[in-house]
Amino acid sequence: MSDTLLIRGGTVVNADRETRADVLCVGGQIAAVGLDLDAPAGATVVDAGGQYVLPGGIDPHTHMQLPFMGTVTRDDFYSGTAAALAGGTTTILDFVIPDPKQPLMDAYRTWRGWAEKAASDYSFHVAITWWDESVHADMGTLVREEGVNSFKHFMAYKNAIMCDDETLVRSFRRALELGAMPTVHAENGELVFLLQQEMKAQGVLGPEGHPLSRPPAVEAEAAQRAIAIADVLNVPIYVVHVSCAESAEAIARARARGQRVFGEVLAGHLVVDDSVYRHPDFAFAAAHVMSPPFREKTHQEALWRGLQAGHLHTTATDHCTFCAQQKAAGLFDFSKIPNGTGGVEERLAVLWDAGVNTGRLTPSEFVAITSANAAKLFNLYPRKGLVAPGADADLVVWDPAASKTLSVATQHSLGDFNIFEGRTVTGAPSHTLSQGRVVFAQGDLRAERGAGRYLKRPPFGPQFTALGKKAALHAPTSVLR
Ligand SMILES: NC(=O)NCCC(=O)O
Ligand SMILES: [Zn+2]
Repeated sequence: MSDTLLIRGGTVVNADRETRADVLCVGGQIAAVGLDLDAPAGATVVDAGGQYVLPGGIDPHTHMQLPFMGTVTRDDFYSGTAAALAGGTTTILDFVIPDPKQPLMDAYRTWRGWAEKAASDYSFHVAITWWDESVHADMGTLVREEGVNSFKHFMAYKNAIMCDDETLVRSFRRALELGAMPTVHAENGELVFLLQQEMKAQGVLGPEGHPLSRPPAVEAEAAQRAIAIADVLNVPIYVVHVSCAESAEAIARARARGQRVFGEVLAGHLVVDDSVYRHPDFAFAAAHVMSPPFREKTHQEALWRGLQAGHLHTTATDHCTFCAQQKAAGLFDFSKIPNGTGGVEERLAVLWDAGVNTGRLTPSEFVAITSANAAKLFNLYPRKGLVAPGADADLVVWDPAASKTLSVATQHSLGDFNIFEGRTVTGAPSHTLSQGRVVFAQGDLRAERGAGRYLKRPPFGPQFTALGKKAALHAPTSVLR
């Protein structure tokens, strides 16, 4: 089979502009972008007339095959990445999450093994769940030898994977030294734990207790604390799944002061609200249990505004699927419901429909927040997140007129629920290309088990150069540097 493919007649959209152009792909990479390109002999031709050609989506926050809260997610690295490809996402950044006291390198090797079946390209953030000298050393090995350039810190999940402040400080400092981005799941785990006990003592045992034990102030406190620590240490910081106005404002304030803080928003938090937790059917309400929880509707507009204004940068899903039977572990105690929801397949369509079709986003802004910004922040750019010669031929031919109704009945994910159930969206991929190969065409998913590659991401992305200069200028003012 020829490794040459021409996408003809579309409008190429990058984060900076839209332009009418054909795209020639050879050997898994983009060879040319221009008007009226000739199709080489034997090339496959994809007709993109009336459609957009976008960089493949990058979901910077997924959990495939995650062992969590006593069970393991339904989607593994094959089914999860296949679902991603069906929705136009061609790269995922997943998480290695060591058990406390587990050597980082052990966990990393385990996750690398699990991910060998991935159908799309992938990379890993590594979570810092405990601290000693071996963690310090392994962070160095991961960055220098394994291409890991981001470390995750869970400020929630007390008595499990929660980081205390000492670990945050030590790990942020080490990340700075290594040129790696610290990221945080910002929820105050002590407060969550206390509020969970209080809810249960008051007899609130059902899923409605989940958002009550994790109010916006609990998220905002942690976001502000992490941002303040990062400021003192002069390290950039990326806040995952910003779900409420208070956290978005904390990021905006820090950015207005000149701090390099970056924020991620989940597709679910933009369109699903907290009324789901008050549904009388336990299975329905529990299927929405994820952290931070879905919020009152007013927060959604704050998140959209953050994306528009540029103080929130990426969109993700936190794809983490548990089925009804697994969720039933918390039938009599909401704090035992495994946290997680899906969405890797629906993210692009939901964002296009609720973002571009409503005028909240331009197509170029859509590209920025669905691929280009994540590629830049995690140092995959311009290999990913850009339609240009030399980039990987990970592309989506996006039909802005295609309409479909999102449903568990038609999804490719192995989860048994769809948080976007019944939502009719306009705008969907007609074709997805991964490494120059058509992996999804007009509803036909051709994902190949094991075809995905592990992506090494070099340290010292551009934000580190800027911070280095700033530190050199201001060094004497801080005793901590
Ligand atoms: N988000 C969630 O509810 N589950 C996955 C683990 C995490 O990211 O907190
Ligand atoms: Zn997560």
